[in-house]
Amino acid sequence: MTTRIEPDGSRPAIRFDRVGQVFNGSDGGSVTALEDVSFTLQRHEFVAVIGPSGCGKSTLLRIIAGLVKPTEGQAEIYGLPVTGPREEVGIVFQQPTLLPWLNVRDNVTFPMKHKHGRVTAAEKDKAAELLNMVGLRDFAHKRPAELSGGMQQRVGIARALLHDPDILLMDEPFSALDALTRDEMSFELLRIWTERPKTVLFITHSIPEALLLADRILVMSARPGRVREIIDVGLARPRSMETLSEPRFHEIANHIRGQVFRPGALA
Ligand SMILES: Nc1ncnc2c1ncn2[C@@H]1O[C@H](COP(=O)(O)OP(=O)(O)OP(=O)(O)O)[C@@H](O)[C@H]1O
Repeated sequence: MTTRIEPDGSRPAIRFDRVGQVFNGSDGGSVTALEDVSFTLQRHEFVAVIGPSGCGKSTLLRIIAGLVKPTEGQAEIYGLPVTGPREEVGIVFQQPTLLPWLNVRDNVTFPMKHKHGRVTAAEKDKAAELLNMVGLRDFAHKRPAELSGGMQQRVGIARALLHDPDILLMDEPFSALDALTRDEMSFELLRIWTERPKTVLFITHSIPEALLLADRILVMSARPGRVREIIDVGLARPRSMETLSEPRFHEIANHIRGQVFRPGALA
């Protein structure tokens, strides 16, 4: 983990500069997952990435997380090349992967324990505050198995926020949840993002979810993933259930659907 950079607002929070990624498979073949991907996220911008299965969305996120080194081009955070996991980044995956033997609060503080060998009183207080914020105040001493899927994902979000990252990477964080919980979690995330602004890169397969949450939507082509279009959502904030019935919401949703579902359109 590298030293934390103080964002100065003059550089983009995230920049992909002609990023390409070729994976060598175990069968001796190779897969071009990403090709010539360039785009930037300004500080505290919320960008959703949408595209067909296998187009390299998770790879993009893993590159900016410092978990995968691109084979072409470069990823940057505040103008510095990403060479490994960074302090200012928090990650939420599709599955919260909680440790079943630890209670909820200890799961939230676990990364600190893992990193420093101990958890400070201030970190425990912060964990309690975050659990309160995600609606789990009364569940701090429960085990993960006693929580619903949505509640477990809230624990994952609290855990990602513990070190107060300026950048939040979210890889289909709500896709394992039922539709109602998913909507609820989207509004919850918007509330958190409004309370504690962050730069968010959010990967999803859901067009309505992308529209409800994002400032801009990056639409990717089928593999090899390229930037097909970047859409300015332009829907007023704060967003609510009413947003879902705005004409512009349907207009953009239909536009993206037309691209994603037209046979061969994303190739
Ligand atoms: N570590 C790896 N080794 C080899 N191939 C990989 C590796 N990671 C990803 N790939 C391949 O790269 C391509 C892009 O995968 P990725 O998971 O980024 O796509 P995705 O758009 O997130 O897919 P989905 O929407 O289905 O989650 C796929 O063909 C995948 O098989």
